[in-house]
Amino acid sequence: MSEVRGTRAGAARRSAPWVALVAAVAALPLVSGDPTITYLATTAAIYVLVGTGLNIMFGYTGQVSLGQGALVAVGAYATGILMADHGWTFWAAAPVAVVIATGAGTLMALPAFRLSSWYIALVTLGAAMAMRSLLVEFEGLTGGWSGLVGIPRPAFGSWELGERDVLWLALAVNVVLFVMVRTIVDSRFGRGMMAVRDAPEMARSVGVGPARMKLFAFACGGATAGLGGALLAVHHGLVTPDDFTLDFSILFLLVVIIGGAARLVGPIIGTLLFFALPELLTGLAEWRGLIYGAALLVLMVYAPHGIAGAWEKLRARHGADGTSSDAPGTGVTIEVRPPRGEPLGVELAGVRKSFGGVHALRGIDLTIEPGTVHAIVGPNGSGKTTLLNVITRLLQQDEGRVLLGTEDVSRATAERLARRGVARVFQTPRLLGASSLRDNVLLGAYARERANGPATVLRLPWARRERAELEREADGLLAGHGLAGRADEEAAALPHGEQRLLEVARALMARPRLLLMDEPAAGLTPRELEALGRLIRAIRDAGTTVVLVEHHIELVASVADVVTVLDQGELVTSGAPEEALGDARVVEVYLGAPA
Ligand SMILES: Nc1ncnc2c1ncn2[C@@H]1O[C@H](COP(=O)(O)OP(=O)(O)OP(=O)(O)O)[C@@H](O)[C@H]1O
Repeated sequence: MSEVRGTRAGAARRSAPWVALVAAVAALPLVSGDPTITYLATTAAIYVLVGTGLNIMFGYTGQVSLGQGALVAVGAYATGILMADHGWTFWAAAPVAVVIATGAGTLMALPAFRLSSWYIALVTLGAAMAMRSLLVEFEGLTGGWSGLVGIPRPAFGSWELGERDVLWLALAVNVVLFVMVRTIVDSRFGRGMMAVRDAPEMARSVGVGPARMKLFAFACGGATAGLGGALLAVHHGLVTPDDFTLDFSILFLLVVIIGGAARLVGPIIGTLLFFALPELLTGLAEWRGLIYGAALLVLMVYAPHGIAGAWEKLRARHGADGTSSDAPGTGVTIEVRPPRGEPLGVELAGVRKSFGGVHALRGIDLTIEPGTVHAIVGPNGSGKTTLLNVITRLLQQDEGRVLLGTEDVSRATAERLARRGVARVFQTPRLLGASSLRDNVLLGAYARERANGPATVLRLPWARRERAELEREADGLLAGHGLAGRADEEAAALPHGEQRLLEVARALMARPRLLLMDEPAAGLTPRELEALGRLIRAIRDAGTTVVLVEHHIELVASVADVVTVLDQGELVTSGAPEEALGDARVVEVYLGAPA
């Protein structure tokens, strides 16, 4: 992600290899008289296009699809039928093919809302397997086994594009798509997709709707496959069921995995390899399957993020200068910005939640006053995290009501609460591990960032200004957490304590009116603890209600205005810290009943 940020000069420098690559491929028909080269280059460009769409689905959003080839078939046949049978121009047929393939892609997404990633792989595999039979079955429309022939080339009036023009067209489409995808993955939408992929609950807690994101990803995959199919139809001039075998569908997933999933360059590298290798291996044709299999195995073991990932790692290793910033977290001097509105209080009435026979919450009545630090303590398994999950709507209670301010949110979604100004710090850090620290913090602003899809893709000035302002704010938060100058580092490489601080920074980026923190002190050093205490007080003083689940009683005693004690899903007591923590029942809960 950090690959796509920086100054204009930096952007030009980073774009240079791409411009050179496109120019080199575009020049192929001019320097080589061999039409096969042009033909192969066009096919490769179409594969990159389809692979890029799949990269959005699989690489960035984590939705495995083995049905991409089937969607290419939809695009190719729709174009072929409209052009060859109905005399449409390519320019009219291709958009219709894209719409149909997008619809088909979106239909394939429907099971994705309920099923895990690997079941979706099976559903899409089924689609890929069924496609050839469908093409044969609907002979009247598709031409059966013989397919559709005589699909004309795209034309402008009487000027019909030649083979090399189709290559240039495919390249131009790739360039536009590449820039669009680069912009999207570097926006709130890209961060939202990766949140759905890496930590779905965290995604919901920052306001990302997983269903919408998956739908968007599948629609992108469908649209690019449809466009790829349209180009393939006019490139080949005919389409037959044999063009769309199961192998063809699986090829795209391999292209993305081998090139490097969630890397913009991944589909390009993957396609080049799939085209270069067969040429290099012509003398070893009978061993080709074995060589592919072995190469894939070696790659998955030694370079699970594909060639692009391995290259990034190599560069990072050589680029590391061994310098480190200040001691982590010790310099928490954050100027906490005011929340997005008045602090929010919470009211729970008769809240019950069971998991099978385990009664995690047994009828909790509790009021959390706005603008206070309200600590919730209790032994392991007493229901604290379940209570936070019910308040933040990650869990639906079996009985009872939840009020946020004056609004009944008993049936609301977590995403809706995020938009209302609720933020969450999880018990174990849930981060975008492969993304930069800055992107992780920026994700916290998801629900308050105004840039919509068109404004993002078109890079409208107001959206760019908003983005620059948010980046400054994110860098300020990182600096306040002792992570200054490390904004471009990868989150997964941080030690545990710093990952927790990064989560706090992400939550603060939401400018929350209600902040729920689940054991933020776990694993922190004494100096970090002291800094955390100061931070929690500062957050409250800035006007945010804080709900703090914590085992560290000293921290609780030093920051809480009210302490609620839970035991076995029941509320033991609630009151000022000295009263609540000194209560004989609480001492009993923590130390066991007196003999
Ligand atoms: N998803 C779940 N499925 C089944 N049981 C669960 C689930 N979540 C929580 N529980 C059970 O509910 C009870 C309360 O768990 P919860 O995590 O809320 O406690 P806690 O007070 O936060 O504990 P800890 O301090 O260890 O984090 C425990 O017995 C736990 O095993």
